[in-house]
Amino acid sequence: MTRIAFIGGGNMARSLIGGLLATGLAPADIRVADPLAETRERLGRDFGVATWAENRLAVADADVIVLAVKPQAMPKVHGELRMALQGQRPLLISIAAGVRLDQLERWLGALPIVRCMPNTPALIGAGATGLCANHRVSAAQRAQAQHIMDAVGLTRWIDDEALMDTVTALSGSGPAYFFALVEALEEAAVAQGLPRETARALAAQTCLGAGRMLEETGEAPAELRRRVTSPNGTTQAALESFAADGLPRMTARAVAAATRRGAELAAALDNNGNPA
Ligand SMILES: NC(=O)C1=CN([C@@H]2O[C@H](COP(=O)(O)OP(=O)(O)OC[C@H]3O[C@@H](n4cnc5c(N)ncnc54)[C@H](O)[C@@H]3O)[C@@H](O)[C@H]2O)C=CC1
Ligand SMILES: O=C(O)[C@@H]1CCC=N1
Repeated sequence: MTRIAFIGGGNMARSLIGGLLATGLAPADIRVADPLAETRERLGRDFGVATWAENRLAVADADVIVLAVKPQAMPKVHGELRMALQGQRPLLISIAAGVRLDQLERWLGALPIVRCMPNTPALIGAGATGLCANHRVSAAQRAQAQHIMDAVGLTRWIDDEALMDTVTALSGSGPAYFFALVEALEEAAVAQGLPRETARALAAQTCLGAGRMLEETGEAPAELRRRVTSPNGTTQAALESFAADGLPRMTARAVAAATRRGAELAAALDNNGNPA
């Protein structure tokens, strides 16, 4: 059985842990290190996993280590882990936005490392993860990383690591874009007089329905959109308004901003692992 240690037990670790347990992984095979007592207590209570305040204790017998801390916390973490991992050769999985494989190798040593970009719907088995491996990762370890991420949703290998920041901007951050759209739809309907609960329920279910149609029909989004859009009907009026306000350009700019931010987060750490 694979023992997985999480370094950092925040939002994304919770989503992955919840998703992995739902697929049948035993709580005894998951350990988590987090400096915050409240975070550790919640993880223990909600998932029954063992927790530690110190990273070195959580990784002691781990086969796989998931680095789930903010990029800015990396300098502290890699210092602790480099010592703790002497003589150990676990598979490292980093989910930190922006942080590159060459940086991780420089800080942690010549280890097999898979850089992943999951997203929070992993919690309900509906995650989307991009994966990218360094050359030290064996075929078996590649399969191991994929197995972990497959357990919580869809996976895609990304051969060109430079595109991992694009994946981050697309699917890593993406759930927030859809939540923001649901929020905006809810507000618009409330402003027209619909009760808030009704507006939220209808907006959320519409988001779910659209997502499921994309998945279950396999049709292109443009075709599904066309089928909703009666000539000169209500949808056409809304889509023309979106187009006039520059939705594609706005979206491209937002994705570019997120992509740039990923590179900035990494660049800020380039000073031997310390923030520049
Ligand atoms: N939240 C999201 O939707 C996604 C986040 N990510 C990445 O996952 C990583 C974690 O993000 P979140 O879970 O959102 O952040 P978070 O802030 O919720 O969790 C980070 C956790 O790390 C802990 N921590 C801080 N210093 C530590 C240390 N020295 N040792 C061990 N634990 C430490 C914090 O107490 C906190 O619980 C980030 O690198 C982010 O880029 C990736 C994909 C999606
Ligand atoms: O906002 C962030 O930086 C992280 C990475 C992707 C989603 N959340």
